[in-house]
Amino acid sequence: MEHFYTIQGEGYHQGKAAYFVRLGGCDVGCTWCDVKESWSFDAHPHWAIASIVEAIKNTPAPIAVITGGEPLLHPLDALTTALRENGIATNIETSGSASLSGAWDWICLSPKKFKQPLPEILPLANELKIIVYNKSDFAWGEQFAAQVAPHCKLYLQPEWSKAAAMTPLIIDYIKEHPKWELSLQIHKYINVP
Ligand SMILES: C[S@@+](CC[C@H](N)C(=O)[O-])C[C@H]1O[C@@H](n2cnc3c(N)ncnc32)[C@H](O)[C@@H]1O
Ligand SMILES: Nc1nc2[nH]cc(C(=O)O)c2c(=O)[nH]1
Ligand code: SF4
Ligand SMILES: [Mg+2]
Repeated sequence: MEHFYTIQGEGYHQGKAAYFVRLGGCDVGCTWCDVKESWSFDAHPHWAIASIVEAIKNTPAPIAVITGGEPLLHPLDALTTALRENGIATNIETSGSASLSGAWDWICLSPKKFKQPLPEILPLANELKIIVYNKSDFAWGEQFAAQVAPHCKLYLQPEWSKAAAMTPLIIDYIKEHPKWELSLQIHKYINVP
């Protein structure tokens, strides 16, 4: 759909320079999705993998973040192989709702109620990022925290339109359950892509 060089705004790698590759197509249908224009499978331009890698190599970006849409709806082995051959780290943002392909240096799993993650991705996640839209999402997120690996980082991120109401609840929850950390979408506060 689009590719752009920016800083990672969310989660463990927040604040680091990263080149984003946003793949078109999603069948999950989150009511609050902040990139609904990505959902269509056929409304977006196509790029050859080599041209994407070339665009990234024209920057000093050390990390590529593959996102979407739901990136796992595409076969990702060829793309991640090409990135690694060029010394670029491979990070993915996924709901985990389609089967895993690609070789990943970092998997950010953000499960969704609208189409739940496949069980096999849970132990592979490096980071679990729960979007908090209402207060029932804390208990809902704990079921996934119980299934990830011990080293997996745990984040609570307010849904953007509910951030004013949910952030104080998240802060209280983290103070009670300090295995969790706060993730804010900093790119939206500093107006970068
Ligand atoms: C647009 S999604 C694309 C990748 C994948 N489909 C997924 O949902 O993980 C990228 C990240 O943005 C988060 N996100 C989407 N809409 C959001 C919103 N309104 N507020 C906070 N986070 C949001 C998702 O949970 C996910 O972690
Ligand atoms: N700066 C920035 N950081 C992000 N982290 C995850 C994003 C995504 O849409 O996957 C995103 C995004 O869209 N922009
Ligand atoms: S899974 Fe990701 S891209 Fe798809 S609707 Fe949900 S937040 Fe948007
Ligand atoms: Mg985004």
